[in-house]
Amino acid sequence: MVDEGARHATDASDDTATPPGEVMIRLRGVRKEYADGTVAVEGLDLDVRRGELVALVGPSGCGKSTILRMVNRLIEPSGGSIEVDGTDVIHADGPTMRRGIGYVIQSGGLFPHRTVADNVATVPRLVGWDRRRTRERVDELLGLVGLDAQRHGPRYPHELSGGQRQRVGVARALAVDPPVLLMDEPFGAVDPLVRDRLQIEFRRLQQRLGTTVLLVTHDIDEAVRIADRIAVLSVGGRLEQYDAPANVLGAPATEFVADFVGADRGLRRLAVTPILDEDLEHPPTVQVSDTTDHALALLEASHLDYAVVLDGDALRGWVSQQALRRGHTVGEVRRRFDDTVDCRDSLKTGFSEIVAHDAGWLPVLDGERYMGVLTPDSVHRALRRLLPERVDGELPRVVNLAV
Ligand SMILES: Nc1ncnc2c1ncn2[C@@H]1O[C@H](COP(=O)(O)OP(=O)(O)OP(=O)(O)O)[C@@H](O)[C@H]1O
Repeated sequence: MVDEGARHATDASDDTATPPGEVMIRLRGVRKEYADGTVAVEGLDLDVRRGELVALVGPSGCGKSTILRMVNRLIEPSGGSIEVDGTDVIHADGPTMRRGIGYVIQSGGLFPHRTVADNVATVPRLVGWDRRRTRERVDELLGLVGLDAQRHGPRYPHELSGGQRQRVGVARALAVDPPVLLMDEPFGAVDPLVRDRLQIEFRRLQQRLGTTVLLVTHDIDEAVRIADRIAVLSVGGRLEQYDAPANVLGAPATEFVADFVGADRGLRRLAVTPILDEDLEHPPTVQVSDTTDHALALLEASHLDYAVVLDGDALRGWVSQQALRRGHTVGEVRRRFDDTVDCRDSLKTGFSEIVAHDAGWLPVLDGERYMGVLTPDSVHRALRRLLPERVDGELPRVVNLAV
């Protein structure tokens, strides 16, 4: 049997295993030894495809920032090769190359004595855009990141909230539409609620613009939420696993990865597990115009106490056996659900709704159309779907990888 973990971990160096898609950032045998002899990165191979968002995660000091900064040569590699969009970064002119690669750091890294508009205009001016084109672009970018050019443009960074500064940092990095964006803990300095929203907004923007993003984060949940692939690194920039979030959580390639993603990785996986038709349960359904006698007969035949009430295929509520004894038509005695779940939501969202409403079940809708109900049991089933094969009822094994 192919060792899944080994395949993922060697993904970048084994051409036959590299998933399809044009490579935008290619690292081969990259090494960084600092002047004091610290080897921060030793022989790293990594590919990032065009339009992909890749998160570098790992414990403090494992070389994440060093790797990121070597890509735009804020740090000079000691060995190996780095290509961005087919250009050899190591031999390119540093300042020119950096203008084509956006860079966002924690808390935005804005110039404090320049207005928001001037901050965003930095690179367009550097590359010689005229005033009008620059202004139009600044207005457009501020709008893109959810700020108002009239209101926020003339302010100074200290007159903004942390989340707003972060947005300006993203706008500034996107100013000349760079094909590649490097982000070092970009959402680290904002509070958790704002962070969640910024992450989702940023992910949408990145997908819309098709920007290739390499992002460093301490926060495994952030990586799981927004990355296409996660590179888990251990000390020395060693690539322990490089794979989609669901696989990193569901099938850690090494014990190091299993430890790093945490004992609660099962819960984390909820966030990246979609709700599928096959996960849903299908209690009896009755139409809102049915008689209560008809509905009671149905429930008695199915030995269940509740039925879902529909009008055609649109959800109209639910009825209990007890309630059905009190009316003539289902419509008179039905009750509404406290909430519904959208079939495009993650299992985490669905499960949170169940917990928040202290409900044993919630209906799942595709637009208006009723699809079935989600229960704690169905959440459990869906999670098991992602687990690697079990051997004789044992817990899934963690593959030990000696690289
Ligand atoms: N200028 C430097 N001189 C010497 N050693 C350095 C220098 N910069 C970083 N290092 C060392 O290189 C290693 C990797 O550092 P790096 O900042 O890349 O890690 P990181 O994974 O980004 O850490 P963190 O998550 O804490 O930011 C660490 O051991 C660090 O102490």
